[in-house]
Amino acid sequence: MTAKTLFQKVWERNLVRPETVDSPAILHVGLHLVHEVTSPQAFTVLDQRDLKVRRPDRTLATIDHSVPTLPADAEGRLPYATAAAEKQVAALRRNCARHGITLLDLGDDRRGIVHMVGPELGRTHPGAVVVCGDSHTSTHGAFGALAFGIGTTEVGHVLATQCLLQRKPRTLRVMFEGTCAEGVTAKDMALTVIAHLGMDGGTGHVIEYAGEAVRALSMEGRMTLCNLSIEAGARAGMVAPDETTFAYLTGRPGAPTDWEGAVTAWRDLHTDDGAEFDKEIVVDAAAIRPMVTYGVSPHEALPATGDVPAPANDAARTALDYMGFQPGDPLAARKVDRVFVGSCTNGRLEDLRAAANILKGRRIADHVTMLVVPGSEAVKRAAEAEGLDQVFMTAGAEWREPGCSMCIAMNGDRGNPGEIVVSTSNRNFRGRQGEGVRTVLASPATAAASAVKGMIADASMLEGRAA
Ligand SMILES: CC(C)[C@H](C(=O)O)[C@@H](O)C(=O)O
Ligand code: SF4
Repeated sequence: MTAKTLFQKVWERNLVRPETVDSPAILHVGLHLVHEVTSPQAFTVLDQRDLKVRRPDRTLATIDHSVPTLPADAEGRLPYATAAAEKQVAALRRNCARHGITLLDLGDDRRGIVHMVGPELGRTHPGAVVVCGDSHTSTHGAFGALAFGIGTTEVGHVLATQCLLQRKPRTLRVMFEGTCAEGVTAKDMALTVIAHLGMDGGTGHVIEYAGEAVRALSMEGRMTLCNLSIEAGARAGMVAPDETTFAYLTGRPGAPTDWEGAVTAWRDLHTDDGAEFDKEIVVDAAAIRPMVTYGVSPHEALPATGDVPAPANDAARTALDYMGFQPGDPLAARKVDRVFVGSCTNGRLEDLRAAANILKGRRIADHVTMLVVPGSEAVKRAAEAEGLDQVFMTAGAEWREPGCSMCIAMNGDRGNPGEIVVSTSNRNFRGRQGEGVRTVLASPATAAASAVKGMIADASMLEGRAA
């Protein structure tokens, strides 16, 4: 028997028709996630062609990008940022109702960011193909699923056929050797890999993350790691399922009914000894430090203790200009205006705990505004049950309703021009968090430490807590 990679096994499990010179492979889609931003045109095309949704039971919709994180007013009206945002939400409601698709609507205690709800509900399964009209669908690869972000045209195809046309990607293994130091998180692992690969080092590849440091991660950490795969240009990221995966999924409403049978099959989903990858990199886990970005692409990342490097090209030079950095500037000397903890990268319970752990017994600097936005209703409830909301508010941060919020600023949560925003999200593109905003990506602990210090700082740079 030939040795196979995890990717090959999952690919073959879901293959309806292999690719030929003339046409891509056809894959069966196990779960199709839908949100309000990329679905309206797809439903319109469906309607124009008088097509039905092939598998409403394998389609799950939520509202996340456009939703305000402030509560409704006395009349129950939500403070939508734009009329277009409100219209998108209304369109998704109509489309889901008409096609019999489950929508996690506002007021539904299962609602959340699209990449949070699949796992939380146990709908993201090892070995399945998961798609969504959203680039960070790679998050679901944490379960050993093959999870692709797709375009709106493809959203239409999947709605109509439950299949996806796909050219077979190449494979890249990122092998973490050894274990991470205390205080180093999955976000730091991911930023280290992206800095190493560059913004297109993963292009055309599916990344498998492996090694002791990956095995040691919780599902939440694995989701953070896979979430960021796309920022190195990769098609997807994956982690082989193991006991951590099965323990996470067990008992969740969407877990397979034949649980034992499913787990037995899932145990084969790992890369066989001797299987070959198209490309492989090895990362020394012990050498990873808490990371921050200094440019306008996630690969422009360094340890928070580092100095801004000399730009290697024009793009890097204009990035530094935009960020207001000079080569040689210590990153930790930079004043911070705003901090955002949340998003599908770092808006899970473990992330909020990490931020709260830093903030407990401390206050954020007077000149800093801090927004904490749970990634889902479930995370919000769990965090409140532990009193994390109180920790945040006592420290001077705002505690909001779940959604994408300042990760993409489509709902009106944004920074002001010129501000430095330390953010636990995944993209530091120009203007993503508001016009002229300068985004610095970091882990929740580093974001919280920066809020306290009022400057870019990792947790090791903080002095002792107030009593
Ligand atoms: C709005 C959506 C299409 C977009 C994506 O595809 O990723 C968003 O989620 C993002 O993070 O930039
Ligand atoms: S939280 Fe950010 S990255 Fe995630 S789906 Fe929303 S906008 Fe995209």
